[in-house]
Amino acid sequence: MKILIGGKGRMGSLIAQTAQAQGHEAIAQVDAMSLDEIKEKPAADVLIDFSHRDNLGWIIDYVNANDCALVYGTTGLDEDQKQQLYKLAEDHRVFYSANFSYGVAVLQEALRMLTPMLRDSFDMELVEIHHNQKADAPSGTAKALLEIMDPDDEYKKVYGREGMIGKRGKEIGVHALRGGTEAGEHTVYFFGDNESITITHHATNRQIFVNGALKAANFVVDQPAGLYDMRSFF
Ligand SMILES: NC(=O)C1=CN([C@@H]2O[C@H](COP(=O)(O)OP(=O)(O)OC[C@H]3O[C@@H](n4cnc5c(N)ncnc54)[C@H](OP(=O)(O)O)[C@@H]3O)[C@@H](O)[C@H]2O)C=CC1
Ligand SMILES: O=C(O)C1=N[C@H](C(=O)O)C[C@H](O)C1
Repeated sequence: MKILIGGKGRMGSLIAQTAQAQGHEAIAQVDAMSLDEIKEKPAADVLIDFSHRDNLGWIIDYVNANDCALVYGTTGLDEDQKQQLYKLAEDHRVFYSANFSYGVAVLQEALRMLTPMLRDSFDMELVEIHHNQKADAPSGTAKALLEIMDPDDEYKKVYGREGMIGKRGKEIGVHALRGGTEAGEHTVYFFGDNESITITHHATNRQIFVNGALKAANFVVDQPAGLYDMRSFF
């Protein structure tokens, strides 16, 4: 495949390296400042973006102009930007996930099953841990997990606690820890009376996200237009 890579950071660089090792052609690795680099290049089969939400505009323009597939992993999008991606998927192939690890996809399925049985009688809390360079909080994965835990937005989201906070209400506590080189850990707690259930996914290396993104690219280039996510691999 001819792959255009959005982002020159940790993820973009590892994708370029892994794509080449897998025999793909990384036609360029670009961001908003280096868009001129792709003017002379052949059209990509797929654009894989792990960069920053401010790049979404040119990404949508590129997909529309070249009718290429899009694998989108950047987090921190606002609601309007998410709607732009969904609209793009009406006419193009878009694979969008806040987390490309298979384990997190399985965790999400587990939560779809567990949460309806637990949320009325257990208190729910969510903790995510990431490296000290991460730009957004809470993580995109944490937001995706929250949507599964509370699909109708019935619970107040409490981002950290301090002071005389009083008794716990109908809420989900969300806590973002930042430090070191942590690749990504997400833990969901269900606290009941004299019992609790804890589920953790721990990424020990960001290569899992890169492998997942390239698997998604191989998959989505052969699909019709539409919105795809990690459930495609179950
Ligand atoms: N879905 C998933 O599985 C995963 C998603 N991610 C997400 O991927 C994204 C990138 O992560 P990572 O590679 O670690 O981040 P890095 O900070 O290493 O790289 C970010 C890239 O985006 C560029 N960038 C930063 N700010 C802007 C801006 N305002 N406008 C345009 N470009 C900008 C940076 O350029 P410059 O250096 O010049 O600022 C850099 O090329 C994040 O959103 C992260 O959450 C990460 C891992 C897995
Ligand atoms: O920025 C990261 O590193 C990660 N970002 C994603 C997120 O925000 O959920 C996925 C993963 O946890 C690593």
